[in-house]
Amino acid sequence: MAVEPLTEQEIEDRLSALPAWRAVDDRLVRSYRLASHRAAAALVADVARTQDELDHHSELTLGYDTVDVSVNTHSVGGRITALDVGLAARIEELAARHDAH
Ligand SMILES: C[C@H](O)[C@H](O)[C@H]1CNC2=NC(N)=NC(=O)C2=N1
Repeated sequence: MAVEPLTEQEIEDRLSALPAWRAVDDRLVRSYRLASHRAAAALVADVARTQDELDHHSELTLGYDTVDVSVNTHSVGGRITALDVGLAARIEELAARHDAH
């Protein structure tokens, strides 16, 4: 079945399992802080590998000790879908391993 945009209620329900993620302007967003620039860059590299495996890609902004993540689904015109929630959950697991908060 083709992926479809989630309703506002569905997004709210699914984000209860991802409390640090927010839905802002049709995107799921989350910022992480790490111990150093290299630690932040290492998280970006791991997220990039996972995104290629999933064939679903967020926008990643590397700061000094921060990584900002923002994702929606291009193929439905830039709306939030289950693919975005799934990617967010995977990134959350990776970030925990990198001691990102
Ligand atoms: C052809 C390939 O499957 C598509 O371009 C994928 C790749 N990554 C993607 N990432 C995101 N965020 N949205 C998409 O619709 C998307 N589509």
